[in-house]
Amino acid sequence: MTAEAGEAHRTEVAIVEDERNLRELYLDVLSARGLHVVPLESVAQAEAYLSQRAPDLLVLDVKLGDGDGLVLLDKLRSQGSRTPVIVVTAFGTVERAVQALRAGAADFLVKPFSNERLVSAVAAALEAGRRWEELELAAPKLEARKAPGGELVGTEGGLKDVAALLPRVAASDATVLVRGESGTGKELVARAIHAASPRMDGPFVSVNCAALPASLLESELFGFERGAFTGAHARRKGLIEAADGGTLFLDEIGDMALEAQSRLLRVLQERELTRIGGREAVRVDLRVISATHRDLDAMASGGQFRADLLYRLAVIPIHLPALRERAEDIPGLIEHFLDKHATRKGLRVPRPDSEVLRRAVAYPWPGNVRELENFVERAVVLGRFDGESLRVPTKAPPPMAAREEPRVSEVAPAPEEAGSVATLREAVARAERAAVVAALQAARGQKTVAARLLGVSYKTLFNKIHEHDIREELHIG
Ligand SMILES: Nc1ncnc2c1ncn2[C@@H]1O[C@H](COP(=O)(O)OP(=O)(O)OP(=O)(O)O)[C@@H](O)[C@H]1O
Repeated sequence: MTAEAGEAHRTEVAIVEDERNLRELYLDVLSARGLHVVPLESVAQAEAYLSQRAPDLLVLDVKLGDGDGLVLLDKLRSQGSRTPVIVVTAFGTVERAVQALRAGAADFLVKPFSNERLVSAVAAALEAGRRWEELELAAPKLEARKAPGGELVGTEGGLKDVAALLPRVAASDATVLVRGESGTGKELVARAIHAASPRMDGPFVSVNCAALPASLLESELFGFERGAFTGAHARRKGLIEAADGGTLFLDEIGDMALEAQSRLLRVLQERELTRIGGREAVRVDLRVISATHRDLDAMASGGQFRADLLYRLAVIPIHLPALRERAEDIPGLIEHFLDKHATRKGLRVPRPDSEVLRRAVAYPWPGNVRELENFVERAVVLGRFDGESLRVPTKAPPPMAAREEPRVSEVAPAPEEAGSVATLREAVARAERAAVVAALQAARGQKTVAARLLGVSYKTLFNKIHEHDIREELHIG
């Protein structure tokens, strides 16, 4: 094999660092790990090099003699480069690091850092980059996420047809019926339609028809006049009037009682309503979007839902496929939720673990996107810091009656601790304790929240706190 052929198979890491000592140190450390390292000392050099080559990884200092590393990163991303980038910042500029992550950096290192940190960050970024490519699961481009529908992920994948409809639907004032299993994003789509519609500056009023008993739902929706029923001490406008000028979103419309259905039909037909106990007609100007996971056609045939109302509600029907029917969207969704929840909690945005990705794509997600989001949120909270990279727990999403050794790997001891584990029982106890402490800290001591994060009941959490003798001061992060 020629020297050149050998080079071609080596992983190439470019380092942009203007301080010579550091550049040489990184070069030595990474070369010793078998990487082909290209040292660069300025933005100009980096640009010249990047115009010719696409390295497997770029380690980029922020403050360079002839410019700003983040500007270079921005430029790379806007040119569509997917090269993973680790940003290096000086101590005290963590805000810039956050900026870097938002600009698309895979990771960041705050100076000074140890050689081990450098190596583990480089290894993790390379691994993540490779896996994404290997699995052909590259996350959708940032712009795609910002496409019509704002936060809607999958508009270039499984929601392509829906996304193509959205602009036209939004521009019209027609009623829309969004169908799909629970958690498929029906409310998000409704909000997207509203946000892109001429009514965008008006209110978006969301009502869950399944959440209230029939009589209460009716008075909430239509309002009431003073004395309409016991307790109606004063006239109150309903939510339909509150949506005047905007959009009324009726979630779980299949759960609406027949009487309320008749009242709603009048709103759709005549654009007016009468408050409960009142006689005066109140005019309203609103668009109605409704959603259901039920088979309304069957309900209409069976007499549980008014056929004439269904006909009016479903002028534009939109069907949202279940997540298992659009597994190609899963990596993008995971990235999106990692971003959302890590940023919200002030954590570094982790890259998804390749094992999690593989399992996530294979898993059927009966609770759809909501279940996936809950999984990612928990992963963010329970993920461990390994050097500076947050590992997503390798818990397979919960299919899986048959998993036998689940939670050890979920919060497995960090490698440096592993050698000291004596028995499996001890390892499990240690991992369990760590998970409980992490959840309590993340929940700022609120046990109900911590229990939810851990996926256990309040009582189980309470027992675990005692069993592991977790002291009160640990509850507060
Ligand atoms: N395509 C998507 N991109 C980004 N986030 C999504 C997407 N679909 C759903 N979500 C998120 O998943 C969660 C559940 O979505 P949503 O509440 O819209 O579902 P739903 O179908 O209305 O559920 P339900 O029928 O139970 O009311 C929300 O947090 C939503 O933001």
